Amino acid sequence: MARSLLCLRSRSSTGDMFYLVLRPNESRDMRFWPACPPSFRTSIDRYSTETAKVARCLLEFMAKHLGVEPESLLEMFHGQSQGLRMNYYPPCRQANKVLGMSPHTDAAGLTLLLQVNGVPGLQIRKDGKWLALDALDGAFIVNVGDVLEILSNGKYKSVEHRAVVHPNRERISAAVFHRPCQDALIGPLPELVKTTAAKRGVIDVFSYVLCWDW
Ligand SMILES: O=C(O)CCC(=O)C(=O)O
Ligand SMILES: [Fe+2]
Repeated sequence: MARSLLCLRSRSSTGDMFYLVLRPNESRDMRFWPACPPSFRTSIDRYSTETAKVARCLLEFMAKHLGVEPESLLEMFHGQSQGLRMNYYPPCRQANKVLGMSPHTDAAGLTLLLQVNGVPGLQIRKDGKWLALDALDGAFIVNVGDVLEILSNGKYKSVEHRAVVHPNRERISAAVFHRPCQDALIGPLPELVKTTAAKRGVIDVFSYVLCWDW
């Protein structure tokens, strides 16, 4: 089911995308990992390791904030399934007439997004309006995805977002998606629904996989 690489151009958006499965390591299909430039594979491997650490740390903080045992959240992400999508948006003189990426939420748990070349373009929908996010130098943008919204029983909201393009500068972004393990059952964490009603029922990851981010 897991695909190791996809190169796509979506009909509703103007960008190109390139997708690699990063983790678990045995899911990597190195045939699709570019060997040029020679540093690519090592750099992506290191990037994968470091982003997995950051995601684990964030999940731990989130669990504490939710008032649940960190292990109960972390075990859903056991194996640290991770994928990387690199997005390339060419400049467009009529930038206000097109979208780089259509509005969507990320299906995964947690996304670490880097606006790689410092050109902003990400927008989130808040109170029905699109808000632009600045590309802070060296900072990740962290998106909560649908799975985390379900696990947290709606306390963390999966954010609707889109990407716009620049009239004369190309834009590159890289999104690392952190997903639950493939045999996980996704539903509100039991500790969160002892006294509060569950907002969503339990579903298995394969029912969910159809709308995942690749
Ligand atoms: O390019 C961006 O800023 C958004 C990318 C994104 O939302 C995605 O890859 O899911
Ligand atoms: Fe996204």
